[in-house]
Amino acid sequence: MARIGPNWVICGDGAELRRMWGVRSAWQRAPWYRGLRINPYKDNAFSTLDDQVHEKLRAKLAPGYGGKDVDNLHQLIDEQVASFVSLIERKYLSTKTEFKPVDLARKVQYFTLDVISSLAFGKEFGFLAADKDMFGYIKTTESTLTTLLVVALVPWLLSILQSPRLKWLIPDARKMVGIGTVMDLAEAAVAERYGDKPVVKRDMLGSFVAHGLSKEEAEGETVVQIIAGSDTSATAIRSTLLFVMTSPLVYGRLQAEIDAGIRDGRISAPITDAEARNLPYLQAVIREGLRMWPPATAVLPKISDKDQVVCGVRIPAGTNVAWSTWSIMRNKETFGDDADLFRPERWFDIPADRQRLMEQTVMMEFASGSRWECLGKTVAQIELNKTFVELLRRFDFTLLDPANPWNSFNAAVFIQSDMNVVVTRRSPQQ
Ligand code: HEM
Repeated sequence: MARIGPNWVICGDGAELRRMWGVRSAWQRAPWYRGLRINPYKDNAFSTLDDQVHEKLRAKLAPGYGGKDVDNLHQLIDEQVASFVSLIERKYLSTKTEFKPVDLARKVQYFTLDVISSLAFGKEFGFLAADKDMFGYIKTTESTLTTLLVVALVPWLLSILQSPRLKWLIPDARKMVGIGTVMDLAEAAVAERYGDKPVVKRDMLGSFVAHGLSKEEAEGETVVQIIAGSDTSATAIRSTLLFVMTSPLVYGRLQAEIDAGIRDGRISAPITDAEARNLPYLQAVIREGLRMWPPATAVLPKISDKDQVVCGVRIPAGTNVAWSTWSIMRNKETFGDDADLFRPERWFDIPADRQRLMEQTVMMEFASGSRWECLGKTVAQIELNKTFVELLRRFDFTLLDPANPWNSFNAAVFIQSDMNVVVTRRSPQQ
């Protein structure tokens, strides 16, 4: 536990945090979350502080996010994985005679943006097909992210900016290139689902509508989905690939598991989510990737209106208690002395209670087991389960400059680029 500012402490104890985040604890979301409003005058799932309001909202959103009400969740993700593979085949396959390095960080982001837009709107944005930052979305979000976070940390600034009387002071998100376009698309997609002759579909938005989300709420949540679900999953894919590329033993074992699965008929084309869940080494690689480079590092502060004791320290009422993702994911007591090493093997041949503790700890990345568990966890897991197999069964990846593998900037989620990679074709049974 460390004090990091007036009225702020940060906690690196996973067990204490799980207790605080638990369903019946006295801790609540701190006002910091208010900064995550996209519409400054209307809350979304992320920015709702009140537990009861939040619970009701989650009940309307969960069936859609979980895929229960959605006919084609897996198929839509498969289509985008195929589109990602096709982009590499079309433009970025290097051969003995052609050298075509690719910034994989960007292309992975195109992929996750197309996945999430196709789930949210029923039609992908088209980043992969166009192979460019559509409507400057990435540029705009990257340049506004740090401002958003600074504002979230300063409650008085936040309340000024979110006061309806001072509306004229704030830049209108709608007018920002990129985010404005996404908001327009969200509005158009939502508009046809309401009104006199509503279009009824069994997709995520259709599920939100069926469970009673108002039109205004649906517009907000659809935009939240794009923002919450693209950078996070993109970082999980990039960083895991980076660790795999720089760990030859792991790379070889993962490819061998994939090749054996294809040979024995345990992996279809494309791989199904259920098949991927039965590949133990892949699952260990995914957990280890999430652990070594947590994709969401926001402080996620909780607050209590009574004095509390955390890690044996008295915490006065109203203190923000943040979580230290990095120290929890690299904790040596939980993960062993080599916790700083990317080693999927740590997940095998361990006692059941150690396995459970490690699992619980890594899943804190999705705030699992809490009132605030990530609603997109299922979608993220399907993306991870499919992407690595579909890429590694076809291609070999070599970092162009292992001494400078990428540009990575932590802004609660990561802004990453210049992950230059040479991709070559491999035959499945190498
Ligand atoms: C590896 C990928 C992801 C990670 C690590 C991640 C992490 C998180 C975390 C830590 C939270 C809880 C924040 C809090 O309230 O304290 C959260 C919430 C949320 N996530 Fe994710 N997320 C990921 C992918 C996604 C995807 C793909 C989607 C959309 C399909 C998504 C949608 C959401 C939503 C809507 C919430 C708000 C839940 C609520 O307040 O009830 N996330 N995520």
